[in-house]
Amino acid sequence: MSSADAIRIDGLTHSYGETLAVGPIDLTVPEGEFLVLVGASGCGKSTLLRLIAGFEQPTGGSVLTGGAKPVPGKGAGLVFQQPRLFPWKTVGGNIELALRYAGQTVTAERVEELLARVGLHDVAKRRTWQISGGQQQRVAIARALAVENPLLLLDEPFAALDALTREKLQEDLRQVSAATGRTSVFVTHSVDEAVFLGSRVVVLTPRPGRIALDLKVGLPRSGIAADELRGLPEFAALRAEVGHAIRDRVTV
Ligand SMILES: Nc1ncnc2c1ncn2[C@@H]1O[C@H](COP(=O)(O)OP(=O)(O)OP(=O)(O)O)[C@@H](O)[C@H]1O
Repeated sequence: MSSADAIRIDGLTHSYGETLAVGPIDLTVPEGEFLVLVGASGCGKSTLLRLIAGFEQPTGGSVLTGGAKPVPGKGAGLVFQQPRLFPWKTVGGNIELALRYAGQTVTAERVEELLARVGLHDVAKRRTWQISGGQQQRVAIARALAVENPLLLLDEPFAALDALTREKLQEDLRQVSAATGRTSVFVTHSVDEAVFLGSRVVVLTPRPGRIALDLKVGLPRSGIAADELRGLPEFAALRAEVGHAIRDRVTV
C-alpha cells in the first residue's frame, strides 16, 4: 500500500447468508480523491460503504483505511440519507458532541467555523427542528467534518431533499471538497450527481456488486459555476458514459 492510499480494497467479497452481495472487488483510492459509487438499487453500494466504515466485516478479502483495519465510528466522518441529529441538542450542541467524541477542543469559534464551512451562519443556538431539512443535512456534513479523520463517507445524503436544495448542497459540497481536500466516498443513484461531484466515478454491476466502470473525471474541481460545469460538452459525455454503463447491465 502506498502511503498516499487512503483506502485499499483487495479481493473483497461480502455475503448475507448464502447471497453474495458484493465482489470480488479490488479498488485503491488515493488521498484526496472524491470517489462516487453509482449503480442500480440493490447492487451493494451501501454494503461497500459500510465495509469501508468498518460497520461490517468482509466475508472475504480485505479493506484497509489509512493502512489499517477500519474501526467503526472512529475511522471516518459519516453522513447518511437522514441527518440523524440529536433533537434535544441545539445545532451547535450537535457539533460540540462530535468534537468531544473526536477528542478535540470545543470552542464556540470552532463550532461557528465548521458551520460556516457548510454555509450556515447564526444557527448554532437553534434547535435542530427549527431549521430546514437542507440545513439539517448541512449540519450533518459539518459534524462529519469535525472528525479530523481525513475520510468522509456519504450514503445518498441528498436523496431525501427537494431538487433545488439538492443542487445547492451538491454545489456547496463540491466547494467544501475542493477546500478541504478530504478523501471522500459518496454513494448515489444519480448519474448527474455522480459526474458533478466525483473526481472518479465507479459504476457497480447489479448484485453481486462488481466494478463495471472505473472512470476518472477530468472536470475542473473549483473556480467554475455549477451551470457552466453542467453545460460543458465533457460533462454531457461523461454523463452519457456512466448512464450507459448502468443501463447496459440492468434488465427491467
Ligand atoms: N443486512 C442485510 N441482510 C441481508 N441482506 C442484505 C442486508 N443489507 C443488504 N442486503 C442485500 O444486499 C444487497 C445489496 O444491498 P445494498 O443496500 O448494499 O445495496 P444498494 O446498492 O446500496 O441499494 P440501494 O441503492 O437500494 O440503497 C441487496 O440485495 C440487499 O437486499
